[in-house]
Amino acid sequence: MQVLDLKNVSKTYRNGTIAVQDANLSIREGDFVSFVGPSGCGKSTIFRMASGLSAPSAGQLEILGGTPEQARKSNEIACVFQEATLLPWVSVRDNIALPLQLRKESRKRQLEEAERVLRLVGLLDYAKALPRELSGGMKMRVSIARALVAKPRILFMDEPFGALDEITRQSLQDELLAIRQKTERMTILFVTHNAFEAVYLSNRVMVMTPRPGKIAGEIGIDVPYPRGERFRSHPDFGRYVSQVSESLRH
Ligand SMILES: Nc1ncnc2c1ncn2[C@@H]1O[C@H](COP(=O)(O)OP(=O)(O)OP(=O)(O)O)[C@@H](O)[C@H]1O
Repeated sequence: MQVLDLKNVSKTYRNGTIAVQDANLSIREGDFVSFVGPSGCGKSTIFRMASGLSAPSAGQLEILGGTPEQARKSNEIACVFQEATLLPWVSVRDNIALPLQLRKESRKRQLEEAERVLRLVGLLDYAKALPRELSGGMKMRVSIARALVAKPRILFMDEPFGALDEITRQSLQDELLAIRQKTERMTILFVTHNAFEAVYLSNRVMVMTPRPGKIAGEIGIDVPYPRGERFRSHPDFGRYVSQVSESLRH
């Protein structure tokens, strides 16, 4: 089943900047798709349009058979950004329960669901902690848990691990893949500058051209999940990374 479809989608900002031009893209349920490209090529703009935060200037964009606004209202999509954006005065558990609180779910359900996702990201012991008591990697896990709490069908992740050190980053990549294994058929769209990260995580890597961004090519990572250290050190991994880096240069 197709979950996201872009046909000749373009975005020109009010100041005249053409951020995206004629993007065509079709994403199937369960895909893990990474977008890589030079800074300013319009990766975030594509995400903002697909998640209903900004309207395309031209073209057609369909998500889960409807508009991004509909998908957003029915909590079928969720976003994670580079900044964890947690409420500083609220416990980890209540930060995570926030989307359910806004939907006026019962307190019982809020707590049950928060506990479910806290377990998923391995932070059950920190349920009552405040964000300032957490490391950068833990804050990002909370942010991921908050995105997962309403069981979205599509998860948008815009450079979520960009601000983390390499070791934390790799362990969060493994955790994300483990979560994906447990979260049936969730589709993940992921922006990164890092070819290693894109290859490790995705089954499809979209390479974008410099601004105005177009999708220049797609590289399929034909390696089954679950993936782990064996894949990171396998010659195929290096070959895929070179292929992605090479297409970024053209
Ligand atoms: N609200 C806006 N108004 C005007 N121009 C904008 C706006 N948002 C983004 N742009 C411009 O559109 C282009 C694409 O921006 P976008 O943030 O989508 O790129 P990106 O590929 O995500 O960049 P980066 O990798 O640096 O995060 C850039 O030139 C940027 O300056």
